[in-house]
Amino acid sequence: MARIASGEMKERLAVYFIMGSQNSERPTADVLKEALDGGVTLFQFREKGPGALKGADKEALARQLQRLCRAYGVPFIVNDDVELALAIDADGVHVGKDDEDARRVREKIGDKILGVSAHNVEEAMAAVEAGADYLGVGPIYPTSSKEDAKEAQGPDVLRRLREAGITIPIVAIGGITAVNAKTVVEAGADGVSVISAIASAPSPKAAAAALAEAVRAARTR
Ligand SMILES: C=C1C=NC(C(F)(F)F)=NC1=N
Ligand SMILES: [Mg+2]
Repeated sequence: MARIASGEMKERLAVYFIMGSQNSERPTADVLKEALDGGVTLFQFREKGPGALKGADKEALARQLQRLCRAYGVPFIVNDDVELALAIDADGVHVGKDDEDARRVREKIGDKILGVSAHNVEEAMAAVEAGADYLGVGPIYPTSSKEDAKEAQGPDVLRRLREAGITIPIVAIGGITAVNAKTVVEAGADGVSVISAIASAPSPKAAAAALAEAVRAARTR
């Protein structure tokens, strides 16, 4: 299998759902199924924070969610845990500054999808150098989903990256909803990633569909 093409990566980033067992009172697989029915285009398993599953329990949940994504033809990405991603043959990993070095991860995962977090032009350039297939940029707006999130940067950080000549696929993250998704795509993101906008919604299916529509509409400008 070769590295994912940039065009396909951009398409997959349209509505990137991220979730772990701690992001909903409901069974994780139930929420994910609704999100997949609503049209999310990429999924990241992010098992983190107080009460997060570990070891065999974490792997069992990962495999359950991976099977669900496979049934929908949606790639399955693992956050932080490169060893788990390799053990279950996930479609990719996402790493940030406090995880394993991106260059080292690229060596370990071969042609799997590699996502890297970036907060500014310098980090973005380094991530491209390391062989990232996409960048996660944010938090764009204040977020309730990440305890140690940095200061919200606003959509301008996306414009700054594009003006600096960063052409790699970019997904925006942090406090994104169907209301502000258009602004974020117009600022230069290829798609939006969300946790609570879908995981905490009364209807994750409706929330995913609304996000997909907002991104589609923003792209046709
Ligand atoms: C901290 C993160 C930043 N960005 C992303 C993604 F949206 F996937 F790019 N995922 C993370 N876990
Ligand atoms: Mg991380």
